[in-house]
Amino acid sequence: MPGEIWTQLSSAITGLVLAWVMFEKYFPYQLRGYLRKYSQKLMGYAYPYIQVTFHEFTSERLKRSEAFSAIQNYLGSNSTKNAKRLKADVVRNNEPLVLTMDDYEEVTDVFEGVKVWWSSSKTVPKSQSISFYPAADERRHYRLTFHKSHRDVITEKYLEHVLKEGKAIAVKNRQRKLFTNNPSEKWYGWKSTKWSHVVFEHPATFDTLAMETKKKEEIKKDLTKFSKGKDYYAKIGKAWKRGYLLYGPPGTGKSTMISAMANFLDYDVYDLELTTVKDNSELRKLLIETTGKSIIVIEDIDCSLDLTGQRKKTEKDDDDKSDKEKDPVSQKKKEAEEERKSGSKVTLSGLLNFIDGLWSACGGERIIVFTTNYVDKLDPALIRRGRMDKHIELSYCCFEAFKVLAKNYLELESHEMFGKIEELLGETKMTPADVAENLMPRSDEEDEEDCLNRLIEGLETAKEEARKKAEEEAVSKAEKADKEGGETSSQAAKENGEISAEAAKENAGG
Ligand SMILES: Nc1ncnc2c1ncn2[C@@H]1O[C@H](COP(=O)(O)OP(=O)(O)OP(=O)(O)O)[C@@H](O)[C@H]1O
Ligand SMILES: [Mg+2]
Repeated sequence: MPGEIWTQLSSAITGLVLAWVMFEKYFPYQLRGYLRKYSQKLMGYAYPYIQVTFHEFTSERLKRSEAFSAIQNYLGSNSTKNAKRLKADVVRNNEPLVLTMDDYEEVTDVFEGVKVWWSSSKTVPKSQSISFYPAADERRHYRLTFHKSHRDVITEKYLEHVLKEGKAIAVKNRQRKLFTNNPSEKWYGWKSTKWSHVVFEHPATFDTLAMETKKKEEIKKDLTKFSKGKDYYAKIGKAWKRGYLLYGPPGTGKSTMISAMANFLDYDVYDLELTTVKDNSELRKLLIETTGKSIIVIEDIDCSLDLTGQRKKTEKDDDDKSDKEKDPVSQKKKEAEEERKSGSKVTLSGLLNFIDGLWSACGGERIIVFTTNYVDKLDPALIRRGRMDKHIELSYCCFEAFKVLAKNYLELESHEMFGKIEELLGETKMTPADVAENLMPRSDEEDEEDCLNRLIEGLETAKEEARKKAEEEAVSKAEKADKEGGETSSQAAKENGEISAEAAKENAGG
């Protein structure tokens, strides 16, 4: 409200209160109803302002309102010049200081010559019980006041301008985050405490990732297509999400690739630790809290979920498949009952539901990445196309991948020793992590040749070890075959003996 009319307003309010007391005391009951009705109408004519309120949380209390966040950004940048009382938000994890308009503060804004007033406020719900975390129950809101003669300009143009500007500021100030899920004992209130975050600052990019160029380009193309595919996904009626399965031995760059993906797309990362999620409903709650433009990662999926158990169940079920085909409903019930009895944590079906689109309702642009060392261990249902759209194998270091590492670690494009290394890499398996470890200078005295020599030594040792191992395996295989062969022949001899004894008996009898 404009400041200069405050004094007049307060005396008017005092007058009104006095009039109200007289009215309640002396006016006949029947007449009061009429008077109230008409006085409200009159107020409507007399009070020429319109107010719009924007609440922090949506009515389902689950999601933070996007409009509120955009307005907060917009007012944050405007009010630092304008408002007298500002609030500095908690600074942690190297985040820059964020100044926003303080609660119960008021600022003005002018748009196309029209003046509007913004105020911020909060309400604490009246609760019977005493909350341990009162701050978590507060509900904040912004209120916009403008003259009713400017209704069209404000509703049609100004609000759009505020939201657009607010979102642009968010993009500009965005510090990407790495979220990890908290165990549910630490969830309280209905504000977001399910995920903790730190600033995501992993330096990995596709340029630093050791991998064949062709494969890298293909992945980059796939990611770009996805991130620009909003209309496409809407057209084909699919949730805007994409699943990647990264598999390969330890140290081949699966986690590194996830960071490279996040840096490439400018997405946040949600590192979902499934072992701390109690059940499917907790999983759902966690998922609802994730925001768009994010990569949801479940590392080592084979260890996080008892998929082998699930598979056993499937195999067992296959035996009485006819029953299953007859009555799929009771089968489902049986499965649910088994899950319940086993006090199960997140189940395969819960996870599948989650991937398939329970969460598609809460907006799009999410990538889900699973990593595993043992792709064969996974349930085929989990990794079928449509769920995991793209399967990427990360494997042992090839020469092309080595060249990337040599450039990153030693700033070498080529060297006479590269030929030998290429030959050795063709003959033996070494993970990019091991190659990188050998290439990293261990002291200031070491030059690139020392590092390359160390790598060659390492490769030769690995080759020798692999040769020995193969030899040992061949010997033990031969021994096993011999043993089995011996057993078979002695078994055959025994059987033959029995037969000939019987024949002799028969002959003797005959
Ligand atoms: N392809 C690669 N390109 C560049 N660096 C790599 C690559 N693979 C591994 N590294 C290096 O090795 C380290 C370990 O790699 P990373 O953690 O990505 O392996 P991982 O495949 O996720 O292994 P795990 O299966 O054990 O989780 C990284 O810090 C990185 O420096
Ligand atoms: Mg990893």
